[in-house]
Amino acid sequence: IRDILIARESGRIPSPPGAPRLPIIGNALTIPKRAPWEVYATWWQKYNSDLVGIYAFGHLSIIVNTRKAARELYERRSTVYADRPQLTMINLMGWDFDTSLIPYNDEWRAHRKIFHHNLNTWNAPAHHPVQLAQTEILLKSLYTDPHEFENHLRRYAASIALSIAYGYNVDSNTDNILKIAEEAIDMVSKALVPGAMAVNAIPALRYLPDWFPGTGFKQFAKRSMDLVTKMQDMPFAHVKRSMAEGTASPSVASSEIELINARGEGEQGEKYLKRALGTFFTAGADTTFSALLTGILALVLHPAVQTRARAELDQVVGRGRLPTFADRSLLPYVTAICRETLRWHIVSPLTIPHCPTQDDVYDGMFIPKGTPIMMNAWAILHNHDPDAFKPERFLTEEGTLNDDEVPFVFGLGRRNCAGMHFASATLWIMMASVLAVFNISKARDEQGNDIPVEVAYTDGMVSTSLPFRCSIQPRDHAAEELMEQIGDANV
Ligand code: HEM
Repeated sequence: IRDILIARESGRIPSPPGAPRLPIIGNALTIPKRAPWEVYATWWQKYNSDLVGIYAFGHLSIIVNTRKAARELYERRSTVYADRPQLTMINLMGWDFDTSLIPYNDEWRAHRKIFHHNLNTWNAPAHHPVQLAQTEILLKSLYTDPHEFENHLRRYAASIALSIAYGYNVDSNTDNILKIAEEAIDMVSKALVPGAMAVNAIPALRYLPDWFPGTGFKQFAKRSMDLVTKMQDMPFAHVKRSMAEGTASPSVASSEIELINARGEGEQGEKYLKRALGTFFTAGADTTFSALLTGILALVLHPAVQTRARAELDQVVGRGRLPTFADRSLLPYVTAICRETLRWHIVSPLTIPHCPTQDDVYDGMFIPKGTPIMMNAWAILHNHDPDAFKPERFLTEEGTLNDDEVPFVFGLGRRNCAGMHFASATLWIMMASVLAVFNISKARDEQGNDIPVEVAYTDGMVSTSLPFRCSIQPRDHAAEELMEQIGDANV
């Protein structure tokens, strides 16, 4: 407390070090656009500091580059670091419903209760039947139309999120609700790129009249608001309608609505529920898709990993059926592949910014209240032979799983990922099932030469592999027979 008082009154405690800055604009012109997490990791060594600072137009943001600092700030001081910075554009675009963006307040607590109630370690298995059914649809789609694997994986991740939340079945990649939600997410990703929207740095711009030059952001925000409202209202209304008709499929929405009615929580309860349910898709679909695609990319590039996984699967599951969650504890190598997938390319390398609710000091550096703080999970998990894909990192010498569950990938502290057990289960069942029946290899050109596969990713808050080509073929006749047995009613 003494340090903080001194810092506030005298400004003598320094801020975290960082790259040289220009007057007024600070580092605005030099904020890295390509893989910023890799650049910030080099600053950690260059400035020999757990925290590094970036200034743009007088605003400080801090990057946490070490596990020691991440654990201290996000976990030991978790009550202080559980807030989120509030960007003007988020509110104008209607995204102030999203659990991962709202402040640390009563509404956030109500959302987290809903997530906890439905997706914690004990309750997540209740959704296994949906995950298994969707996995069968995925396998059949990969079997019949392997070239479209990226689209199949996208639809799989989205379908799982929407079926769990609303019992809603996505029947194609052109599904109306899916299209609305994807456009809404695309718009918010653009608005969140640092420096993309001047109104985030100068909130007063929102009061300029619509005709004023440079206020295109207002039209952009209105379109987003419209999409975001539909994205939440349409599936929620569908659940309420089908509950009234007695035709509702089991879902988080229907069971929580019953609880709200039983507890008499009325309109307020429904409002919070509707907004939390919207987050099932916004936080769960793109992130899961990114991890699934990385899993396939890793398999294409590492045939020896596939061979070892198949030996394990054949021994435990045999060739007459598909893997189920009951096999999970007996398949440590497959689980290690999933953990290495999450580590090898981190879905959200800089995670989502937190901010402190009061002034603070860490290791002699001053952190003003409200400063956006990003944990560089990429730097934390990319220390030893970082680019190699080695599932063995997660195994003991005896071949059992070690204690390392890559927690940084899902964030830390009170705002950590509310769907992590569920997401890990989806990744696991997809990888186990695909490995059990398919050979994944490089695609060939017309001359029969392997088409090279490049490891290249997008740079946003959710970082996803750029498109690549590969061949997905049934392993053998036994695998083909299994594929033929899968019903194609939903494909
Ligand atoms: C592989 C898939 C996923 C990854 C890598 C991932 C990662 C993350 C990360 C890094 C955060 C920010 C944590 C922090 O600020 O400290 C987060 C937040 C969150 N995630 Fe996930 N996530 C995944 C899937 C899911 C799924 C499937 C759901 C739900 C259906 C979900 C729900 C949430 C929610 C609600 C938050 C906001 C938590 C809060 O602010 O209180 N995530 N996730």
